[in-house]
Formats: sequence, structure tokens, C-alpha cells
Amino acid sequence: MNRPIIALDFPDRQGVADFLNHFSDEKLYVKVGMELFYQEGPEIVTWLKALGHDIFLDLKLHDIPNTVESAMRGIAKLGVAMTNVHAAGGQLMMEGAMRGLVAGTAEGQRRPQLIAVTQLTSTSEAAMQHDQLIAVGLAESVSHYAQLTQASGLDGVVCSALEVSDIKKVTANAFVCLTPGIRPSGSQVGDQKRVVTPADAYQIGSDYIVVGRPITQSETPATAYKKILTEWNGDY
Ligand SMILES: O=C(O)c1cc(=O)[nH]c(=O)n1[C@@H]1O[C@H](COP(=O)(O)O)[C@@H](O)[C@H]1O
Repeated sequence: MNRPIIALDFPDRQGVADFLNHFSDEKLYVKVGMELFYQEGPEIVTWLKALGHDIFLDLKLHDIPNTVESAMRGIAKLGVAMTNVHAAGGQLMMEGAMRGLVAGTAEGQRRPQLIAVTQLTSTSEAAMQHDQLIAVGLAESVSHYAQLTQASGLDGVVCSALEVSDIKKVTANAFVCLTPGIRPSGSQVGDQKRVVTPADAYQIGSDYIVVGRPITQSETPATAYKKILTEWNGDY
């Protein structure tokens, strides 16, 4: 079964522990993002790993190449499965990120997958054009970032499932598309703008989906997770 990645957007470790209590011994693929990491630090990763979960460390690095390279050297030591940067940091920054990750990965250990955010799923085309003064359409901007990311030697991108088909046309087979902005039909969209259901993401060909609030804010998180897991594996 392909597991949806659960965004553990909680303010502290206790919030995560309470949430995980709903799941007995199931081994999950979880995402640790800024909210949790800035409060709990790298130890939250060590703790979740010890519980047997796989981790996507979502810190979206975006800085000068040297700083990102050095930071990635440290992130590699945490033994996460995946981490990310912003493609807007540019090719030199992304190349630096990969260099740091390779250098920091101990012998015999697996290098974390490295992916780059194209346009956030909370960004609409109008907002992108207004805020970032980008004159092309959103799909073109996302495709451009995907090609730049591939040219920089990264493993894939973060995008909306709405852009996956276009990206797959201009990138290699192994290049991955990880898609947040997932909303089961009828669920609240919140601040997301480019949303897709788990079933549609499966049909479109996303490689990974990231789901937060539809699971974490549910009254019955395990049931919500199971339903999304089923849809995401083509059963709907
Ligand atoms: O890099 C990410 O994970 C990310 C990129 C993006 O473009 N959009 C996006 O929503 N995310 C993350 O994916 C999660 C989505 O959470 P929900 O909107 O609650 O499902 C959040 O933790 C976001 O930080």
C-alpha cells in the first residue's frame, strides 16, 4: 500500500503523541514541518524514527547556496527519508543543497530524497502574478521550476496534483511529484487554493500525497486516514 504522508502540524510533541495514540502500532509516513520543528528541534525526528515512522522533514530551505549546503549537511545526519528546498532559491542553491545532503549522509546510509517547492498550493495564479510579478501562467511557472529542479540534480518537486501531468511530460520517469493540497470531497479547503481529492491524485499520477488537517483535525483521525489510504490506492 502507498501511504499518504500525514502532515504533523502540531505545536508540540504532546500534540503529536495524542494524535498518534489513535493509530496503535501502524508505521506511518509523517511530515515534520516548521511549526513542530521550531518548537521541538531535531529531537522530534529522533523520537518519531524510534517509533518506526518514516519522515519527510519539510523545512523549505531558501537562502544563499553556501548556507543551504551547510544546513543540508546537518539535515542529512538526522536520517530522514525526504527533505525540501524552494526552487525559487535557484539552480546554484539547489545544487548546493544536494552537495550538502550527499556530503552529510554517512556511508551505508540512504541519502534522503531532495525535492523543491515550485509554487505553493496556497498560491493562486492571480496571487502569483501579482505578488511575485511573474508574467506567465501558473502551470508554466511550475513546469519551469520542475525543469530547473531536474537540471539541478534533485529528485523531484512539490506541486499541486493539477500540474503533475504537465510536469511528467517535461521530466524523466524517475522524477517525483509530491502533492499537498489534498482535500477529500466535502472537506474544508482552508487556505489551500489548488486542491485535488485523493482519488483524483491517484488517477493523475502523483507519486506522493501530503494530507494534514483532513486527518489531524478529524474527530476520528484513524478513520479519516484509512479512507484516504484506500482512495489513494485506487479503491473508490
Ligand atoms: O512542502 C509542503 O509540504 C507543502 C507545500 C505546498 O505547496 N503546500 C503545502 O500545503 N505544503 C504542506 O503540506 C501540508 C498541507 O496541510 P493541509 O492543508 O492541512 O492538508 C502543510 O503542512 C503544508 O506546509
